[in-house]
Amino acid sequence: MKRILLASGSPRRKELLTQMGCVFEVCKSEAEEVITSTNPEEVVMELSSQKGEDVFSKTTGDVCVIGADTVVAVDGNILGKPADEEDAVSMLKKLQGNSHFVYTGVSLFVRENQAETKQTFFEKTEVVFYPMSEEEIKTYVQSKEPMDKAGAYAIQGLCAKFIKEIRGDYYNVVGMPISRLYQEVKNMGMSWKDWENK
Ligand SMILES: Cc1cn([C@H]2C[C@H](O)[C@@H](COP(=O)(O)OP(=O)(O)OP(=O)(O)O)O2)c(=O)[nH]c1=O
Repeated sequence: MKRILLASGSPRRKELLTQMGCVFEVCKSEAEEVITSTNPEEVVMELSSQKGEDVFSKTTGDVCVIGADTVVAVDGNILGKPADEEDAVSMLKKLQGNSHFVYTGVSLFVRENQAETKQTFFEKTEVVFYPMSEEEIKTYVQSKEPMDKAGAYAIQGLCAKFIKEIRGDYYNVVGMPISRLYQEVKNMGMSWKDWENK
C-alpha cells in the first residue's frame, strides 16, 4: 500500500489533510524556491512542484508526495510571507478597499510499481476585507499571526473578524484545497481507501 508524504512544514496543511481522513507522514522540503513567472497560478504550481519533486527524489518504492504553495495576488502584486512587521503592514494596506485572490498550487508525485506520474493544479479563491484602520492593522501585526502567512493574514485566525466576503474554497485560503485534492486523486485513478487506511 502506498505511503503518502506531505512535503510541507505548514501546520495548517497537516491539519487539513488530517481533517480529510488522510493518513500521511510529514517530510518538509528543503528545495530552493525558484520563480520564473509573474502569473500567480504559474508561481504556485512551480513552487508546489519544486517542493514535491525535492521530497519525491529522495524516496524509493510506492509513494505519493504532495507539495503545495500559497500566495496572495492583488493589483498585479504577488504577496508571499512578509519579511518583517513593516512588510506585513504594507501587505495588509494593499488588501484594503479591493478584493484579492488567494492561489494554492498542489503537485502530486506518484510512483506505483516503478511507474511514475505527476499532476499539478491550482485553486483560486476571492476574498474581500472590511476596511481596517491603521490602528487595527498595527494591533493585528503585533499579534504576530501574519508573520508566517501569505499576504500577512490568517482567515482562520484573528483576521476572521475582518473578512467580508469569500468566493471559492475556504480551505484553499488556509493552504490546501481539500475537496479539489480529493477529486484529483480520484481522477488519477488512485483509490481513496489507500489514502485513509495503511
Ligand atoms: C492567506 C492565508 C495563508 N495561510 C498560510 C498557508 C501557508 O502555510 C502559508 C503560505 O506559505 P507557503 O510558502 O505556501 O507554505 P509554508 O512555508 O507555510 O510551508 P511549506 O513551504 O513547508 O509547504 O500561509 C494561512 O494559514 N491562512 C491564510 O488565510
